Amino acid sequence: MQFYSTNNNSSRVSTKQALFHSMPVDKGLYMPVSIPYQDISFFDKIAGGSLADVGYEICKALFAGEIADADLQQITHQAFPFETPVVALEDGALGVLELFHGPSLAFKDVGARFMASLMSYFSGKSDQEVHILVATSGDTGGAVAMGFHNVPGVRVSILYPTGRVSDLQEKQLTTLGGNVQAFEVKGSFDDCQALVKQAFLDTSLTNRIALSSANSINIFRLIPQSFYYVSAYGQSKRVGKPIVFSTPSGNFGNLSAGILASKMGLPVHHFIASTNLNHVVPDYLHTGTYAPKESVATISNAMDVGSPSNFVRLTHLYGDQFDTVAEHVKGYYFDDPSTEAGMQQIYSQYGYVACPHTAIGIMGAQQDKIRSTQDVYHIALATAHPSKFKPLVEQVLNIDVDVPERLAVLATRKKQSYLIDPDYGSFKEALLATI
Ligand SMILES: N[C@@H](CCOP(=O)(O)O)C(=O)O
Repeated sequence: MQFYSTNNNSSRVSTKQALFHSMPVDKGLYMPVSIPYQDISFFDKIAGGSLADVGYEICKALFAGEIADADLQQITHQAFPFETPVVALEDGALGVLELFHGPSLAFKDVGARFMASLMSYFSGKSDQEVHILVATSGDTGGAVAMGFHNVPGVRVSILYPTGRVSDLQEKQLTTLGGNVQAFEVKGSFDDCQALVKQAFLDTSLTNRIALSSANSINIFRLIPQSFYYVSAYGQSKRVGKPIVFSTPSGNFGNLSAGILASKMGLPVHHFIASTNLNHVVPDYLHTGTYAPKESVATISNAMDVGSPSNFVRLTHLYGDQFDTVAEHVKGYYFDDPSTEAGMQQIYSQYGYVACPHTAIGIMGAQQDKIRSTQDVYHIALATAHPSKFKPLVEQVLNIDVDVPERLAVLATRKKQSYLIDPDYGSFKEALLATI
């Protein structure tokens, strides 16, 4: 594969460069020069396979002649020892695609583990240590920490906004130790993301350390996320209706991954961008004007992003044609009281316990269903396990929520983090002091 920068259509880098350098120096984002189109028989043939098998078949189409089939088989099967099942809420009308069965209990495991696996494949051929920088509003950090923990030749630094992630999310970020360290930033997720982006453009730093990103600014976080859309198509074929995906969205990597799958040929009727009060993209879809804002804190904290990194990819995927984007992507947003009411309605109607992010995805699907004139199958993406937000979910639904063992063991561990101001000088000094 080759990649261009969204700021320079004629630039070209290889898979390895895009993976390790993550972000072009011109401040754009990498995009595939071409997305190999597959006809429907391809998707029908791989339907029903495991996530690892689906990923392997797509990788063969993407990386043919570049990475040997046997290596792709190893990369995908090492990355995905779990599944992403579609669970029916309303038979033939509404389902949830559960993406939280991986180690960190969030959809980010898919991208983070694929990246770790692919980086190990390439760095097996080099001696240089890679330093992964990642900004998180809650879920990415945990998945990256677990995905790269104790991976030889890799060091991980996580930046998160103090007081704006759940207790168990914070434990995932701050208790692993070893090659994983956390910086607690006195600011918002957008501040964390800005610090990471500035680090990539700081040559006095990048000349000393081989920096790489595991946020969705890295195109190799998005490519594997397209696999579960394909898997969901396979699992839902029996319904026999066009599919609409409702994607809870913050940085818009997850939605961009779905659109990438549709550009590969996956039949998707349309997408829904479901957000919380950080609704700059739904606003854009309604007005045509994109106006990033300061993020506001909500109970669906992982989606508290005011300036989504992947907006530019979203528009590039549709050739910068607003009418095409607006036709294929609908936007809905919900404030906290509506989210809590939605969690209650989903529990009482379907007996389904949804985290606030997943609830927003389901509510987006329900809103769209009301407006839809076509008989379609709505699939909402369930992005995180409800236990990651145990106190909130228990209080809103008045139930006990069990915490899976892999998360429960973290609860008694001691948090270790570096508290820093949200300015680049403080971050750089703190980062260099740890090396
Ligand atoms: N929602 C994210 C924010 C970072 O987004 P990413 O997709 O760029 O990693 C989180 O939970 O950290």
